[in-house]
Parts: sequence; structure tokens; C-alpha cells
Amino acid sequence: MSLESDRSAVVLAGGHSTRFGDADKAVADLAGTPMLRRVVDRLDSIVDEVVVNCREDQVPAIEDALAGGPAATFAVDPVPDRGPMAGIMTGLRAATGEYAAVVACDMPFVDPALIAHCFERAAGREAAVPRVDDQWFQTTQAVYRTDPMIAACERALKRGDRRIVEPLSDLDYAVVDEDEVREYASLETFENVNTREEFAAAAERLATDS
Ligand SMILES: Nc1nc2c(ncn2[C@@H]2O[C@H](COP(=O)(O)OP(=O)(O)OP(=O)(O)O)[C@@H](O)[C@H]2O)c(=O)[nH]1
Repeated sequence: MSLESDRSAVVLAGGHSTRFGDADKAVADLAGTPMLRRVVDRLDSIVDEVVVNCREDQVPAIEDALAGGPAATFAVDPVPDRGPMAGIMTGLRAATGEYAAVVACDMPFVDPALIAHCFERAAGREAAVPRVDDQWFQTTQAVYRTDPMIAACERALKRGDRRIVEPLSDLDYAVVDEDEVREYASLETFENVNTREEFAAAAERLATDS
């Protein structure tokens, strides 16, 4: 892995998985592979480095989940529990790429073809963000230009606004609309797994697919 990367990936894992129950869904075994590991494996082929954003106490278990797999570095939240947008900021600060894909650890069906396309669409701009149904911005499966996005997150947090869409108001971003998404991926790419039931259903599909 080079020190200077063109394309980074930031995998967000700093949440508490409260809907999942007692365990951390990031490292939960999903059809034989920890969920976060599935996401990292999918992204590794299209980026130069992977950064995992999480809390300090999560690091050992995530290291175990990634053992023997692609190299990844950690970006630990200096202040935990400030929400996913603060996690994006922390992850991007550790990323060396000019552009970085941001993907939540609970999106095990993320399609690298869509992410690769988002890198293309973000070129010369400050982000490329998929939007489905003409309304739902997929901010946790998008590509950002690292420096402007960090600055936009900082400004939003300074305003006291933790909403994950808030930094977009400060960025020149391309919208990857639903039709365009479908040229590269099925909408399952955005499926996120929150509950035990959703986890079991995802595991069943992944087991059938493999
Ligand atoms: N760094 C950081 N990441 C977060 C935080 N809250 C959520 N995330 C991440 O953002 C993504 C989307 O969050 P959720 O789907 O709500 O996950 P979660 O917060 O762990 O789960 P719930 O507690 O059930 O809402 C996941 O990848 C989380 O790990 C946070 O406070 N800090």
C-alpha cells in the first residue's frame, strides 16, 4: 500500500448497534464472514487504501475480523457517539486519497461497480452521492473529495448540526440518480442491516449466493 493514495475507502463502524442487541453488528458473523469484513473485501479491489472508523473499544474485535484479509488502518473517533457524520469526518481525516468512498459497515451488499462509478462521477467535483426515489440521499454509500468534505463536516458540527445530509449543502456534488445506479448495481447495494431479523435474512441470501 502506498503512502499517497488516489482513492481511499472509509468504512463506518462507530455506532452502537442498538437495534441489533447486545453484540456489535460490525463484527457479527454473517454467513461465515464478519459483516464489516464483507464490506472491506468488496471495496479493497477498487481503492488504494481502506480506513475503518470506529470507537477505541472496538479496535481489537475489528482487527480480529480483518485478520488475514486486506490491509486496513483505523481512524478512532476522538470523541465517540457524535453520529455518523462525525465518523465520516474522522475517517476522512485519516484517509490519504484525494477522493474517498464512504460506506457503512452494515451494507454487506455494497456493489464495487457502483462505487467505482461514483469515483468517476465525483471527479472534478466535491462528491458523488446516489439518490433513490428522487429523495433519499445515500450519504453512507457515496464518494467525497476528502478535504472539502472534512471542512463541510467541521462547519456543520460547529453549527451544532449532526444531520448526515447537512454537509452536502456546502458541497458541489453530483447526484447519481436511481436510473443511473441501476446501470451499475441493483438497489440491494444500499440495503443496511440493523436488526437480528434483517441479519438472518441477509445471511440466508448470501449463503444462497455463494
Ligand atoms: N463514528 C460513528 N459512527 C456511527 C455513529 N452512529 C452510527 N455510526 C455508523 O453509521 C452507520 C449507520 O448507523 P446505524 O445504521 O444507525 O448503526 P448503529 O448506530 O450502529 O445502529 P443503531 O444503534 O441500531 O441505530 C453505521 O455504519 C454505524 O456504525 C457514531 O456515533 N459515530
